[in-house]
Amino acid sequence: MSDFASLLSSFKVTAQSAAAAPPAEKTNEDASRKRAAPSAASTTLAFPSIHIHLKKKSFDLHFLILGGQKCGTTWVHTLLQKCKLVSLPAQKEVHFWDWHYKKGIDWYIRQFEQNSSKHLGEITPDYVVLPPTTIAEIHRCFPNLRLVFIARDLVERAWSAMVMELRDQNMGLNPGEFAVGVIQGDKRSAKRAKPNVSTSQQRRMQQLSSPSSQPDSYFIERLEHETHKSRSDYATSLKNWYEYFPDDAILLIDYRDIRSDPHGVLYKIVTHIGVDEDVAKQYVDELDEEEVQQRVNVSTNNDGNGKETHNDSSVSLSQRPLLKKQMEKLVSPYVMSFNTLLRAKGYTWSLNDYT
Ligand SMILES: Nc1ncnc2c1ncn2[C@@H]1O[C@H](COP(=O)(O)OS(=O)(=O)O)[C@@H](OP(=O)(O)O)[C@H]1O
Repeated sequence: MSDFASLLSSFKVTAQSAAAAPPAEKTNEDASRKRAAPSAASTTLAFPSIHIHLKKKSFDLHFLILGGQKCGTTWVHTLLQKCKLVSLPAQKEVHFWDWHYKKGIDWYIRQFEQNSSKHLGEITPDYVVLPPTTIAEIHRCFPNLRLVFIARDLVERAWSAMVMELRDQNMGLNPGEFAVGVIQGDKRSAKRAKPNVSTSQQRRMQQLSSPSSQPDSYFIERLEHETHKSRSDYATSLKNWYEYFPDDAILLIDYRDIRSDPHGVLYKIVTHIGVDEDVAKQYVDELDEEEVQQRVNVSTNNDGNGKETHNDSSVSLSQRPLLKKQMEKLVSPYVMSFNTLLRAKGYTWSLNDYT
């Protein structure tokens, strides 16, 4: 057992016996398994179809933001909440279609505030890797669904995700929960972020969860794991969605535009999900400029222009050029297949090609 794993398991014992610990729906072990588990190949619906039950309800879902993981989806969630014609669950990442499906459609409906004049939807960045069986069921339930996917440079994305993985293990967070400050006023996360471990244990875990404490081989092994392979392979995942939904139902966004044209990104998203163009224009015009420019859910201090401006040198990938090169080689086939898909769908932008 590695240093990190043994410290983590001692943390689990402490956390489980802590009377004050919030009722965890999943154990931390479940959490890391869940982070690692869903992939297009391995996740299938183990429960009966729900579209039959849905017929008896007056519930329609208008949009899903499918991801990608670490592609600015929390920023989108924060700002979409400010659009008067959009209704999102207060908590980002409902994870109904992957983790909570067995809770049934009534549970899902309860996550939304019913309002017939608004466009109802949710953002769960892992949905993009849902298997075809689940996508087929989503289509049976909501054939007119509008879908959005944000794509980011695959090395940046993977690094961001791996830094998050290390941090989450350190904080003992369950999947779908957030580090303090990601979503303001999220008391549940605030509680979870103070695990009942001694200060020295915490310091040791902090050290081990710092990227600088891990050798290059750790990150390469993670990147070769199904978790990251499936999340890097945008084209394969998206093709599953294109099998069921028409091209014009799926909007692909370039993550770099969040920096260069944030208003444009939000305008594109809200009009795509059905908000009237005049209302959309008014919405983006009235947004608070500071909030629009704000980076949220930051795990590395990437300035968004390809340059990393790290205060904490421990998280900088630019300081590990060999690792960066190896990562570029590993993601290169996925970049090529995604760029091919973009061209086929008529987009004029592409991801940075490492070949
Ligand atoms: N405004 C703005 N401009 C550019 N980039 C931004 C912005 N807001 C958030 N981010 C970056 O998005 C990364 C987090 O993405 P997500 O919120 O989708 O992550 S998650 O999958 O929900 O955990 C995370 O990237 P890293 O810092 O590289 O980890 C955030 O910094």
